[in-house]
Amino acid sequence: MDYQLLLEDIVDTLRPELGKAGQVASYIPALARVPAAQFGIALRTCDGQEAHAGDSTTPFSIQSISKLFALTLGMQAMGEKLWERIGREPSGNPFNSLVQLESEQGIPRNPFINAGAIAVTDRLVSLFDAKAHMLGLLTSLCGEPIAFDDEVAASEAATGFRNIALANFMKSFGRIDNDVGPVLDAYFHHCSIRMSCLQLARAAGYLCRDGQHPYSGEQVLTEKQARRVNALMLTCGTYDAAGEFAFRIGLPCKSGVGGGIVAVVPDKLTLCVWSPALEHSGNSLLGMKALEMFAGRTGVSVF
Ligand SMILES: NC(=O)CC[C@H](N)C(=O)O
Repeated sequence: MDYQLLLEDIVDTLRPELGKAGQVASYIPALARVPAAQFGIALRTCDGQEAHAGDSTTPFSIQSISKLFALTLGMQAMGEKLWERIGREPSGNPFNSLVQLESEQGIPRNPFINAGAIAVTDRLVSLFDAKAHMLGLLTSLCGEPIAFDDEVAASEAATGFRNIALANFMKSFGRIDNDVGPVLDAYFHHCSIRMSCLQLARAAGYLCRDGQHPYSGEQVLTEKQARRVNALMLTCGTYDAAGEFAFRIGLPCKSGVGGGIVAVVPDKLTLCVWSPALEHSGNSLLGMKALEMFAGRTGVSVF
């Protein structure tokens, strides 16, 4: 399979649709001003072959894709104990919903909705400098320095009323150990990280390699843990559109409201697409189309 030709073809096919449908996230100015007519795609195979096309080296706000790496840090540090306060079921609700937390005593459904990622971040904050560890992990995984976007982090904090509510609500059930301030500060900074499609395709490489670091080969996660992350991505990685993703694409995916989506083809490759305009659940509209085309043309699926 000539992946480079395939990715270029996907870019050419989708280019006429750029900027025509969907809405760029508008809850903070730094995201609202991102031009919608951008599209990038990149992949890295298990054995280190790379291909990329379109705006694949343009950094964007990874937003909820950071939840993948926060979970990885949590699994590395805590193993099974992490699951004492976080579930593993799809929520079927928007990523920032409060409704289930009340009836489920402050235990979030999964680590990929906001409440779940805030709960994971609380565990990280108890153990180490969660912001520094996140940058350290990402810098190691993609082999180049990764940084926060301080403007985005400040705007997330200034407008993050729901996330502040989620953290306080969980705290009221005794499910958050630390003061909510430092936990939210780390969560907002994690959301603000900027990376390109190519960097994310590299960084998520351990997920198609049974947990092995994409360059050094060290175990980032055990094989079993990596399989579990992929399972969670498939069932919970795209919020209330997880069913639609499984139906149309058939791969574990994690999306963010910056318009990025990371997808894993176990034992083959990791893929990242980015286009800022979103559908109603907060997933990239053209990113979904591109992944559907990729899966259709290559025949890859976990089913
Ligand atoms: N789905 C997302 O990407 C949400 C991230 C966003 N910063 C939030 O916390 O609401």
